[in-house]
Amino acid sequence: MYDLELIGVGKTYADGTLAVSDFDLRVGRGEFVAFLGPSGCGKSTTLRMIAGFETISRGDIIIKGRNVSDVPPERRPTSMIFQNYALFPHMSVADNIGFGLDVKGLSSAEKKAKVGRIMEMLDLTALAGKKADRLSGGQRQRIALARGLVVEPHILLLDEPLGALDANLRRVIQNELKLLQKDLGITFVFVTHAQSEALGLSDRVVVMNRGRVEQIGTPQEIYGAPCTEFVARFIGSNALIEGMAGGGAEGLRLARTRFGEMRGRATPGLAENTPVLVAVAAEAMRLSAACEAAPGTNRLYGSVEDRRVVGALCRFTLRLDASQMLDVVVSTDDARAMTLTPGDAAVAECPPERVTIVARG
Ligand SMILES: Nc1ncnc2c1ncn2[C@@H]1O[C@H](COP(=O)(O)OP(=O)(O)OP(=O)(O)O)[C@@H](O)[C@H]1O
Repeated sequence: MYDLELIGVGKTYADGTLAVSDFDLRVGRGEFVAFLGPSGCGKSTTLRMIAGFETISRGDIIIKGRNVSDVPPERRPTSMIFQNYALFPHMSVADNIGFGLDVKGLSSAEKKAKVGRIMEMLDLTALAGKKADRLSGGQRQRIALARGLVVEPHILLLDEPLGALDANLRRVIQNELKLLQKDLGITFVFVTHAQSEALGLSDRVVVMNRGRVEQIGTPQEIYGAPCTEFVARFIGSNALIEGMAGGGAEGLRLARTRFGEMRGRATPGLAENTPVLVAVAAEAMRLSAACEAAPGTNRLYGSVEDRRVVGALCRFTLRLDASQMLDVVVSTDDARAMTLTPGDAAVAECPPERVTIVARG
């Protein structure tokens, strides 16, 4: 049985805004799923519909086999954590955490025990009596998390919970979140517009665009094998080259580009002679000096424009022509053995299994 099923879910707001259409998703127990997409694509609306804070206009939401489409939020086995944490500033940490238990009719001893346990788990015990408005962003984030978890939800829904934190703290809390989720085995559904967060944290990513699902896949699939132009552009770490679809079997297809032929995996059903984008992952290419051009499939010639070391990686930028640049990332160790410097002629070779051809538009 799935933990969460969304079947043809759609939302049209009272003012006629079509926020979500035909959303289909099945989430297994203990999965960590991220909704990723630009602002306004319907991520929060979908999350709120799962929580029950928003009515659904079409379709069904099923949690553990039970249709909850018409069940109010407090009777769903879900907890939601909001981007601004929604803490009560003048309440103590312990009272903030216990707030969700008040509606559950527990005795004060039971409530105290549950709050104590969760504070210990999230390293908040020392802050129990402090007022929420006297705390750092990271501490408030942890309290919001504790408040969501204390009610022992079946599914935890997180709406950009790390949005308000600085980059360092974000990384720390991302790690904590991942460990906690593994530990508890709770299903997490997470909304973000940050690619790195979605790809780094989740088991599966749902990429959304204008209220629709563009692609659902593991981070590797989304990153390495985008299915649509939108996903290829949104993920952003691929070099994108325009071309026309050529022949080939369904698996590996050719694309004709102004830099030569490229062979790669194509989305099924791609018609010949239609405009395509060829996406190549920046770290998948092999870079070498090009004494003389020996054109061939999946060989991109250019001149080195820039070479920069970023931590353990070295990023080369090649200029293929006046309007096309190509980023190639190699390990700093490999780069050390390369004599390539700006102005040198170079060739980037792309293994076909790391090249993706998607239809344009
Ligand atoms: N209460 C509302 N009434 C009318 N339209 C709304 C309402 N709430 C959201 N919308 C619209 O629905 C669409 C989806 O909004 P939603 O907040 O779900 O997007 P999002 O992907 O979560 O964006 P963000 O990342 O900015 O939070 C947007 O066009 C938004 O303007």
